[in-house]
Formats: sequence, C-alpha cells, structure tokens
Amino acid sequence: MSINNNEASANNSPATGGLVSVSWNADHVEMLDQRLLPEVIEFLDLTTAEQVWEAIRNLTVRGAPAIGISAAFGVYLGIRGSAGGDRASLATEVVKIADYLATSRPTAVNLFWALDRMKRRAGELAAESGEVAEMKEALLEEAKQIQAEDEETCRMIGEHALTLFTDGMGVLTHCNAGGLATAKYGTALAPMYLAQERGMKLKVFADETRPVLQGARLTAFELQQAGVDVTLICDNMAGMVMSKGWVQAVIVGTDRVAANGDVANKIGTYSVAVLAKAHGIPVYVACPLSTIDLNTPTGDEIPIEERHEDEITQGFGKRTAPKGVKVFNPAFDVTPNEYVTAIITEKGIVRAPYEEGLRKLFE
Ligand SMILES: CSC[C@@H](O)[C@@H](O)C(=O)COP(=O)(O)O
Repeated sequence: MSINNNEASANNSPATGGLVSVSWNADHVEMLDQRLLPEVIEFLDLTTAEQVWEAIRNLTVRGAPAIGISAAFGVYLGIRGSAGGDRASLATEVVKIADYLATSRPTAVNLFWALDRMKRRAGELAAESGEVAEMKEALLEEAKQIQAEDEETCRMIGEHALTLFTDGMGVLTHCNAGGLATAKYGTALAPMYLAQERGMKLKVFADETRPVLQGARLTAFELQQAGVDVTLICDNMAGMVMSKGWVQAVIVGTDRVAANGDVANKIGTYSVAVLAKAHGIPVYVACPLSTIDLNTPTGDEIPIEERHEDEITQGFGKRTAPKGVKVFNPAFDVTPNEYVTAIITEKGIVRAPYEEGLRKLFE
C-alpha cells in the first residue's frame, strides 16, 4: 500500500471537514486511514481484495455503511484481473470474492448487504450477453452507485432526525456514526450537519468510546472541523452530564437492527441507553434500511465481534494493564428495543411496535 494526500478525496461538505473515507480514484480505492486520526491525515491506495479485507479488519475503514462501500469496491478489485472465461464464470468469481470479504468482520450487516448486492448484480449481468470486460465495468459502476446512494440516504436520515431536535438542544452521541463512517453526513451525525448548515445550534456531547476511542478521535474531530459545538467526555461521565440536565436526546448509529428493533452498536451504547431511560431522555437510533436485518429475529442472534485484548491492555502503544490479565473485549453490545425511543431511517421515523414498523419500511 502506498500513502498519499490526494485532494481528490476532498468534498464541499462541512461534514468530516471535507474528508471522504472511501472513494474510487482512477484505477484504485483511495481510503482514509482512520486509525491515524485526528493527528495524521493519510490516504492509502488499495489495489487488491486482500488489502480491502485487511483494511476492514484492522479498522483502517470502519462504520457500517463505509465497510459496505469498501467491500463493494473490494469485489471489483478481486475480479478485475481475472482472465478468460465467460460472464457466468465471472459471476462465480464474484461470489467467491464476496464470500471471502464477508469474513472480514461479523456484526455490521451492511457488509453482507453490499456483498449480496454485488452478487445479485453479477447474476443479472451474467444473464445478459456482451463482453466480459463490460461486465467488469458494470460491477465497478454498481459499487460507485452504492456509495452515491449512501450519501443521499444519509442526507434523508438527517432531514428526518432534525424534526426531533430544537434549537439549543443538548445531544449525546456514542462512537462515530458520522461522515467518516459513511459516504457523507453520517447517520447519527447527519442532523448535526444539517442543523449547522441551517444556522440551528445543537450542543453535542461525544462519548470518547473506549477502547478504540472512535468518539474522541473521529466524532470530536469531524464535528469540530465542521464548527459544530462539541464537548468530549469520557464514557463514564455520561450519567453525570445527563443528571445535570444538559442532554435532551441521545442519538447513535447502529451496525445491525434485528426484526424486533433490538439494536447492536458500539460497546457502551447499551449503558448509555439505560442511563438515558433513567433520566427520561429519548434514545434515537439512526440508520439506513441496509442496516435493518429482518432475517435476524432478535438481538440475541446478532453475532458480536470480539477483538484483540491489546485494544484494552495496550491501546495506542502504552501498556495500561498487567501482562497476562484476563480480558473480555466485545466490540458491540445489544440495546433491547424497550430502550429505543425511535429508529430514524431514510424512509422516515419508526416507533414501537418495531416488528410491524420495520417490516412496513420494506413494503
Ligand atoms: C453509521 S456507523 C454506525 C455504526 O457502525 C457505528 O456506530 C459503530 O458502532 C462503528 O463501530 P466500528 O467498530 O468503529 O466499526
């Protein structure tokens, strides 16, 4: 992988300070290395499916929609060099690469959604006549389309979410569900950017989000870049900030919503939701339809990724726990639906009973 600082990855949105996490640049994927933020802004050039797999696994790119977009480009990188054969054998190759990329991380359903979409498109294209090279190009277009749609989807989520907020409100968020985690705008942070564009003031509290600090390194960074009023707090300060009356709403993203409205999101979201309920504060979950998994009945069936103990014992290089201590490091937790006030999608706002409301979104 090589490093560059390509200005092609800038856009005009205040969201993320103009940085785009993942984009197609001429003949390769250009990916912002989120592990280095906020200190260093570096882009990696990815040219193989294996590099995309590794980038998803090691959190170079993270956040459910951004993972899906990356994987879609990864499929194209995996098949573009395949020589000979016909359209049907290329479609078989797509399935093989997609199944491989699906092993990179288990929880965010957007990964599987995007890979299924690439497989489906390959199946359609295989049924058509024409050059294999044209089919490859059409698969690249599909990946670009997934990215373009995500931008519009996030903007719509922001529009719906903004109807729940009023000027001067205090809003707490956990992890990073911002522009860096999506094509643009983010999900939970989208209303903050739209509010900013319209001169409406929100006071955002960003949990730092142990152990990988997505809240401190990414959310605080991108909101600050955009000029949004953001205050960083440690995760264990959320209750205190709520008890002071400074928070009128919690809004978070999610990696997977089960059919009954249970929500998997970054570890610590469940604690925030319980605290919010104790203080009578609504908890909003913002996500695209691609994060809703009607095939997973409840949160109990959502696979929860467990990550390496080093993230806790020596995160960012410094040892902060004794060698050999037992460690439990789940990357996500499940917030039961009774703690979720509403789920905000591009198609509108869904409230309990979720089973019915979520199903209707897909009709
Ligand atoms: C719009 S992103 C929603 C979620 O993916 C986000 O809140 C989250 O938990 C990300 O976890 P991460 O481990 O950083 O990929």
